[in-house]
Amino acid sequence: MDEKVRLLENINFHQLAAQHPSLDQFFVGSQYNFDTHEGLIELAQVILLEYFQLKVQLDKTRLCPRIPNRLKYLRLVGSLVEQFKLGDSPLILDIGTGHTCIYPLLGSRLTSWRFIGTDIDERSLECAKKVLEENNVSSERIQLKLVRSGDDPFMDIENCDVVMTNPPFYDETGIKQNKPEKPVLVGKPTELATEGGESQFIINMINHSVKYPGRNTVYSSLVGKYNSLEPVVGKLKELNITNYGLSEFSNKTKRWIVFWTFNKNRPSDNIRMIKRSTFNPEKHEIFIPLKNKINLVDFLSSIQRTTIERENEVIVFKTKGIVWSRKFRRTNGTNFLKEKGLGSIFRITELETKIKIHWCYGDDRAVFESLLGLITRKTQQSSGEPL
Ligand SMILES: C[S@@+](CC[C@H](N)C(=O)[O-])C[C@H]1O[C@@H](n2cnc3c(N)ncnc32)[C@H](O)[C@@H]1O
Repeated sequence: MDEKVRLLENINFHQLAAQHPSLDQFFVGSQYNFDTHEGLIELAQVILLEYFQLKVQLDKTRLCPRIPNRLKYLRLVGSLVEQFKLGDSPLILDIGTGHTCIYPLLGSRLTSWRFIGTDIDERSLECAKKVLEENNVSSERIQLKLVRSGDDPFMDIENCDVVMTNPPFYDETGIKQNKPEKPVLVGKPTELATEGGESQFIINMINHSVKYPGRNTVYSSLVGKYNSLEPVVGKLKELNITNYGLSEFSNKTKRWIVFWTFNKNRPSDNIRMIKRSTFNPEKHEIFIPLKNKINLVDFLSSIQRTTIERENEVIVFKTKGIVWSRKFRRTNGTNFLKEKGLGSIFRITELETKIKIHWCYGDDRAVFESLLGLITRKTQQSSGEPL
């Protein structure tokens, strides 16, 4: 997927037009003109054909998908599938799949994932069905489903691994006040606007998702406005959902993706933090400066009722609670089984001047913070001193 993203970021429009003369009319001087809806539609169709061997006739009255952006979201879904360990053929639910079911369509060309695309617009789903038939995509790979606005989108979909959506952008007032954008955003009102805008759409998803805390599903949504992050992240915090992340990508305009889950895997921070934002979640990866050289393996092995394994350079440390605490010793371990199942898992790497600790599994941050404190204190002691 990375390679396709790179290809689309570096399109030579003159070369593309030489192979697809239908693009010629949209050049202004030597530059491709992205400011008309028709120009964007033609370009999207050509990109789908040239880079994905997909024949798609886009409806000129509907929203035109920007293929490079759609691909970047799919790439993030790929990282989520990998980091949350969701297997080789995960089931992806695309809410509001639109008239070409663009995410499932591209996904079916590039991955082995299965998709369910839902929409409230019957005509869009009919169009999407035709697109799938014309491109020989089997209904085993992509199912389409008509839903009603306001329904719980997750009710009947228990085994869904990742949820993705590009929600309608505006609220009821926003669409009316829509300043002339370049290009003018063309689409059916229900594609462009929703009650309360995109932030309310995502908040509704969050509210529905908390009904299923036992599922491993990773929920995600595209966010079109930075201002939407505040209410969305506010809702996640209000509901105590700590396993969330933000991702950012830009072409001409910036877009964000928010994701959250009740899955206990804790992905690395490089897919869950954006630059300089107060909306970022708390870190899963912390570096501790190495003041004194310590034998980390010996030290961690000496902690009773924990296990360590080596994976090349990485030490995998597992514990079912803060078993090294005074409180634990005093109470003789009565709170030992506080963390059920696998407990907490950390991947610890000794680097030249620091130790990297990645909390990669668990639901009790207190264990992570206590372990950080324990290792920090150990590295600050001169060798031989007791803890
Ligand atoms: C911004 S468009 C996205 C279309 C397509 N996924 C894309 O990225 O180009 C939003 C889509 O969500 C659909 N939609 C709006 N409310 C919905 C809801 N409650 N459930 C499912 N789909 C909805 C609209 O009909 C529209 O197709």
